[in-house]
Amino acid sequence: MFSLASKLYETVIGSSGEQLSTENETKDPQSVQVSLVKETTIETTDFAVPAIPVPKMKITEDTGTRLFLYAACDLLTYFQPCMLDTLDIPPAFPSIDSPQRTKPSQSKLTPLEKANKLRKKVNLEPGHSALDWARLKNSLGGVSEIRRYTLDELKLHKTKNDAWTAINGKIYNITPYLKFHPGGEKELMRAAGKDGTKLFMDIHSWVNYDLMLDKCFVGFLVGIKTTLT
Ligand code: HEM
Repeated sequence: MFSLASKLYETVIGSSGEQLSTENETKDPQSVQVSLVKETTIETTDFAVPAIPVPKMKITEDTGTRLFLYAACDLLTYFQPCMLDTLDIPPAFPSIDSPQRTKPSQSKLTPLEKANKLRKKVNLEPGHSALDWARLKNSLGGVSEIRRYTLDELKLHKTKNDAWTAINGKIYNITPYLKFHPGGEKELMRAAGKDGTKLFMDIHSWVNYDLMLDKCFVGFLVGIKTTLT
């Protein structure tokens, strides 16, 4: 343990300038650029991990480098992964500036990331779980006549007591479902009296609305392009 610590110590000192160097002859001071050497105090005992300030080093040549790397590699085996975080040693591949690295702040959101951003579940009243809805839904009779509706006709059904929405060209009476909607009544009402396809798809395109609302199906929206084939 002591020799490991002192090797690193010599490297740090040696590469930061002559006045501190104890082993100038072993390495060329120009070959290693040290960008951070705060302190060179080394505590070593046979049992404790030495508190060594590890410098950020840009290695340009082989001389003096090996010594540092040997010491650092040995040293790393003593560190816990959480301690390694503090060392600020960049992973070798891909390099920090590599275009292969994803840059979340600059990258466009994927559909799933976008959906997660918009998602916000609410606490539903007791007796309004998905299972409760499945039970209630099956007791609904459905409409006697399936019709075609225009957007103007759809717009007439935009209140909590009479809310319809269209998804992919199919119109559903969502009034009985409002209190069961995991995203909340208010959120679902944003689609009332409208073509809710985009709102729906942006948030949870994976939800099987057609099965969930089969008993609420009232007809088809005409005069719009649908994504259904
Ligand atoms: C009309 C048919 C709709 C049905 C059948 C439906 C169904 C559902 C279901 C099953 C969930 C739970 C999803 C999950 O746990 O992963 C959910 C969540 C949600 N829904 Fe809807 N939804 C509909 C329309 C809408 C519309 C039009 C909006 C927006 C205006 C919306 C906004 C949300 C939000 C914000 C959540 C919470 C997401 C979460 O955090 O899990 N939903 N919906």
